[in-house]
Amino acid sequence: MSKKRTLDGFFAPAVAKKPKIETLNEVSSHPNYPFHIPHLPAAITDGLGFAPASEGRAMNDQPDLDLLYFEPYVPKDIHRELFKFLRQELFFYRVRYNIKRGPTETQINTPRWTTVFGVDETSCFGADGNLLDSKTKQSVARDKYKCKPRPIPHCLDTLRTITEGTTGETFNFCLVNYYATGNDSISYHSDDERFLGPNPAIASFTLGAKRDFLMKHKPKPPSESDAVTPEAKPIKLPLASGDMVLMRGPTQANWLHSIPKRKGGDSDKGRINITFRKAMVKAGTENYYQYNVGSGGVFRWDEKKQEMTSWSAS
Ligand SMILES: O=C(O)CCC(=O)C(=O)O
Ligand SMILES: [Fe+2]
Repeated sequence: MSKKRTLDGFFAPAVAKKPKIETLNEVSSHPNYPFHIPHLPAAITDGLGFAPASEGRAMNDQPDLDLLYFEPYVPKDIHRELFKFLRQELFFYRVRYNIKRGPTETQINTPRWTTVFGVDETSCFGADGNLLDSKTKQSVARDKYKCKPRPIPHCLDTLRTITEGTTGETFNFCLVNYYATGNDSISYHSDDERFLGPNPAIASFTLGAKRDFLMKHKPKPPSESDAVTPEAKPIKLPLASGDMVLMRGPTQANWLHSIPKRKGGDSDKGRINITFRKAMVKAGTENYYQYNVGSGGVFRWDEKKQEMTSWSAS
């Protein structure tokens, strides 16, 4: 409805426009982003200045286990806002891929929403967003990657920098999972790919709904089992919003982890998981984009419908 212009309105002072400076540089953009990603609101950035909100607790009392568990890492007064911001502003994918077991090909539907940012150590992003060779700082060959790497947006890079400061590790990849309901999950696996190098450190954040994080030692071949070494006990961490688990040392080589399906509880309110990792070679970049972006469509959170909905540029 158009408002009638009154004389009062005509003489009233114009509504003050926000100074330009505030809106400058407030989004992260890249040709390989489907849409811009805003920077964090000041209140969240300020709150992250108090992270980690608690000291990390070392969990290394079991064979081959080296965890540092922050309960929480993200301060209490901002973890909810950070969850809502990331769910709203990031683009997500529901990846499908085929695996071949012998002669039969099976389609796998990844049972959660995923997205990924970053590039392995052999490349870096120039100021204009182009990929450069890390050593020579020259543009990489156009066909170096089959996938389309994109930089970690400012909002996640802020968290990455703080995490690097706390852990003494460095990261070049950020993977994000969104578990919309208790039906979304990740099955037992270890992040022990060769492209991460030996003894990789992975910082893993929880925002939103509480979910159980299960760990179990990889089965030992009978030749390595003996009567003297105690058996490793399975672990259950009920990860809550703001928590961070740093997995490092021999953990990935020897332990499996999972987020199993759950009925009831808060699971249906949605949980975001963010992992920071460091991929050493090109194969890591190809792998992460293949399994976290894939070749399907882009999805975005719809606040009205309270679900991920298909997004297209228009
Ligand atoms: O959601 C989680 O806490 C775990 C995610 C995970 O293990 C992975 O993305 O590799
Ligand atoms: Fe994992």
